[in-house]
Formats: sequence, C-alpha cells, structure tokens
Amino acid sequence: MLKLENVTKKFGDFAAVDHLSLEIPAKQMFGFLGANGAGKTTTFRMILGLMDQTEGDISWNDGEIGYEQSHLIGYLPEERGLYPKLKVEDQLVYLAKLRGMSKQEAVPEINRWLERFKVPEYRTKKVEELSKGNQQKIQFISAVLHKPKLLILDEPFSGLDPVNVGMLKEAVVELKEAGTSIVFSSHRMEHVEELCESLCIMHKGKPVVHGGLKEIKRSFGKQKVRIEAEFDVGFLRDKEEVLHYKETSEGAICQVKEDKDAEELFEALQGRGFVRQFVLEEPSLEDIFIEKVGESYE
Ligand SMILES: Nc1ncnc2c1ncn2[C@@H]1O[C@H](COP(=O)(O)OP(=O)(O)OP(=O)(O)O)[C@@H](O)[C@H]1O
Repeated sequence: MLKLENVTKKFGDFAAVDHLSLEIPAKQMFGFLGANGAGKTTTFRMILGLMDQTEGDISWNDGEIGYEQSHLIGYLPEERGLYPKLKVEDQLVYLAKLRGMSKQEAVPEINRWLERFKVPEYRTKKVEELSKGNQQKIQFISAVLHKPKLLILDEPFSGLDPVNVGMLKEAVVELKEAGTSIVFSSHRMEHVEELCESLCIMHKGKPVVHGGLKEIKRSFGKQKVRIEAEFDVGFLRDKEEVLHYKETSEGAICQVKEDKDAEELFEALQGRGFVRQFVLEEPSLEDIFIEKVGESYE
C-alpha cells in the first residue's frame, strides 16, 4: 500500500499540492484525475523522490521510498524523452541496466515486449526514426522491463491512436492481474472508469473525491434518467424532482436524486404518447467530475 499523509508541495507561496492524504491499495489500478495544473505530476514526482515535499509523509508498505525501493518502481513520465540517436534495443538495455538487470536478462524481455506491441522491426532502429506514438510504446516498455511492483504512469494513453490505446490497456490490465500496483493519471474519464477500482479527483492541489469507484458513484446521490419519446418532453424541465435537465436529439436526460423521483417522471409521461426509452442510469465519472471540479473543465 502506498500512503500519503498530509502531503504539501509549495513553489514559493503557491501550494501545487495542498495537504493531500491518500491510501492507494496494493495490486489495484488507481486513477488520478484532475484538470490541468491540479497537482498530479507534482504528486508523482514526490512519490518517486524526484522532488521533496514541503510537508507530510509518503510511505510504501510502511517504509520510506529510498534508493533500493526505486528499483521496484516503474515510471512513465509525462515529459517523454528517449535518446533520439540510440537504437531502440541499445537504449532499452541501457535503461534496464540502470534498474539492476543484466543484458542477458533484458534482451529476451525486450524482444517479448516489442513482439507484443507489434513493432519487432524497430529493435535496430534509432528512436528518432519512430513516430511519437511508437516512441511512447518504447518508453512504456522501459518503465515495465524490470517487472516493477509499483508502476506509475503519467498520462499513458495521451497521443496514442485507438488501436495503440487498446494495446496498452491490455498490457496494463495484464500487469495488474500479475500483481503489479498501478497508479495512472488521465484526463479521460472513460479510461479511469473502465480500468480503475479506486481513484482520486484532484482540484487545485486538493483531493475532492477519493475512494472506490463503486462507492463514489453510490454516494454521489444522483442518477440520470434517459428518455426518448415521440413527443416533446420539455415540460419535465419544470418538475421539482429534476435537478438538471438536458435536451437530446431524441428526448432528454434528467438528473434526479433517487428512484422514487424517476418513478414520478415515469408517471408524468403517461398518456402523452409513445415513450421509446426510459432508462435509469448511474452517474458517470464525468458527471461527478464536472460537479466537483466545475464546468470550467473541458
Ligand atoms: N517546478 C515548478 N515550479 C513552479 N511551479 C510549478 C512547478 N511544477 C509545477 N508547478 C505548478 O504546480 C501546479 C501543478 O502542476 P502539475 O504539473 O503537478 O499539474 P498536473 O495536474 O500534472 O497538470 P497537467 O494535467 O496539465 O499535467 C501548476 O500550477 C504548475 O504550474
């Protein structure tokens, strides 16, 4: 388990991370969400010891994260960077050696990953000859080659096409199933919703939501009713049960508090015409994010 207690990072007077306390369970996937500048990368840098916190404690399995533990951690930084003139294999061997592997151990692993990411022909190419997305795959390989116990991925899916996003997702799910603890940041709610058991939403350096995905959704206390009808359902906008009303091309989406409010809407639609769809949906992470962080998020 990775634990942050009251962690603050100040740059001058500005608190980029402000009294952040988090428990990140082992062998799970943990999502770190937040608008630009919320403090995600700064938090990662402090966990990795690349930056000292101004206040607070960070521990992993009840101990400090020192030099020895750093060999058990893999990191895909937000600012991607490989040596452009080096060949892919030479570069990966070099980085693996920094993490305590021998060349004999590293080469078969490198070949396995290159095959897996369908780029075995890049082994002898210089990094500068690869597209950005393919460089990102190589950098991901460098983060996981030494089989870390804790993997920290800063925006792992950004800049990748849908096929490569799918490939990377499969790889992280497999690593999690093999017992790796994974923390990743993303601006894409659907990735976190699909992959993570628990998460934190950061806003201006503070955690505004933290916990298990299911519990977060349950405790949000709101659900959505999606309605498609052959008649104008605009009158629902004025119903007191409707907390938020959004018109759609086929009808509307109404936010309500509880089941009985949805029943009320169902009753109100009776006798007015044909209702093609009336579906009660749990809130999406995006609904929760927008409410907690504000409409300013794009
Ligand atoms: N070295 C630094 N010196 C001064 N301010 C910094 C430094 N690093 C980060 N900041 C500030 O701290 C805040 C948090 O930055 P951080 O990079 O952690 O955000 P983030 O959540 O990762 O954002 P993004 O989603 O854009 O990557 C920002 O306002 C940023 O400008």
